[in-house]
Amino acid sequence: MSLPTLKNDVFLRALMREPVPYTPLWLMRQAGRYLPEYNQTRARAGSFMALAQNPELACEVTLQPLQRFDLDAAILFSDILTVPHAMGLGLDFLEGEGPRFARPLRTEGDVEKLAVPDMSRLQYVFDAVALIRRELAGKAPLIGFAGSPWTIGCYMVEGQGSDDYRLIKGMLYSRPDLLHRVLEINAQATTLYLNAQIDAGAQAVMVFDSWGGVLADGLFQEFSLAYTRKVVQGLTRWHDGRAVPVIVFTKGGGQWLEEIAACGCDAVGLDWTVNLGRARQRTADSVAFQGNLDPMALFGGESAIRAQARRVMDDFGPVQQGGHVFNLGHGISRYTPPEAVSILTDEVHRYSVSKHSAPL
Ligand SMILES: Cc1c2[nH]c(c1CCC(=O)O)Cc1[nH]c(c(CCC(=O)O)c1C)Cc1[nH]c(c(CCC(=O)O)c1C)Cc1[nH]c(c(C)c1CCC(=O)O)C2
Repeated sequence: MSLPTLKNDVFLRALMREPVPYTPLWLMRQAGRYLPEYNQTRARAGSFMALAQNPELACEVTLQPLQRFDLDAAILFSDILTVPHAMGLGLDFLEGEGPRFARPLRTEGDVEKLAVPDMSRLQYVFDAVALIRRELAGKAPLIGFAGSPWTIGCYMVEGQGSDDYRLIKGMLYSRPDLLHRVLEINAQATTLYLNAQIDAGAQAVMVFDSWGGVLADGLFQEFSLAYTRKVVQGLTRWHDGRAVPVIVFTKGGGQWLEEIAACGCDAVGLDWTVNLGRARQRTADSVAFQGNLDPMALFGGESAIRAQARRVMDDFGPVQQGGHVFNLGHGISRYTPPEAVSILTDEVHRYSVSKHSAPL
């Protein structure tokens, strides 16, 4: 079955640093609890996992933010922890507490038993991707995603979120061989997982290295970036007659920008601590950038939202080619008033037109 042609490819072109008529935008966690319609669908599903595992409902919530706001990309509704769940670790989302694994990796025996899962266990994700592509009807491109091997490793060893990463860092310092085995398996699984999303119809993919920034210099390169690089280098980069851009986002990774940009990705996601103009200089415009408004700026009221959005675009500087995808520097807060997002999309689209040379 052939899919409808893409009517808005500004996001994909900006990632490939081709000329675009305006700066495209989407928001990390754009489908989520700040939207009342998301909370309604989630209540119908009963739990986060029931929602993520039901392709029809996952498709419904993926499309919700695009129905409300003028966004230039959709992102698959799922979670980075579906991969360790498929490895048998037993994922659950406890109300108000976030993700938790019933069987975290704590002993040498646990690590020895770990294996790359059969991708058929993640078929619900690929079914959701195919369904979303159909329902999007070419309105906007669809982003697939996965966690980085290190970031999903943090949850697999800690068993849940952590403030200090004591357990995984304890393993890193005492038994680096065990951690390398976990990360190698994660890298292989993540490569297969993202390629299957691309086969099912994902038009760009993003690797979330949300916890890369907690590592010491030298250890970030060895335990996070080396495995992200393996994933990136194993990805299908051309599908259905078009490039599939790859975005790598390391929260707190600004000091390693040059090294991250050299991992083979097309675009680097940045948090709000990094100046976009200096990021371009440091990488000699060799990659596109995605980011990087502080998500809390959406609590500042209309004039602050508009001014801060312009500041991000001015920091990026003149846009001869594409190269900038506007986003937040991390996920949108669940307490964000939805109207703040309408103001943001309006300002980014309106203000950025004058910065671009390609015709509308
Ligand atoms: C670290 C991480 C996770 N998941 C993810 C990351 C990396 C991005 C980041 O750094 O924020 C990625 C993710 N999680 C979710 C998406 C969906 C797509 C999107 O709209 O961006 C994406 C891309 C849905 C979700 N994943 C989760 C929610 C909220 C849970 C709910 O509806 O009950 C959503 C919409 C749950 C989740 N999932 C995770 C945590 C820590 C939590 C609980 C924290 C919280 O409550 O916000 C793990």
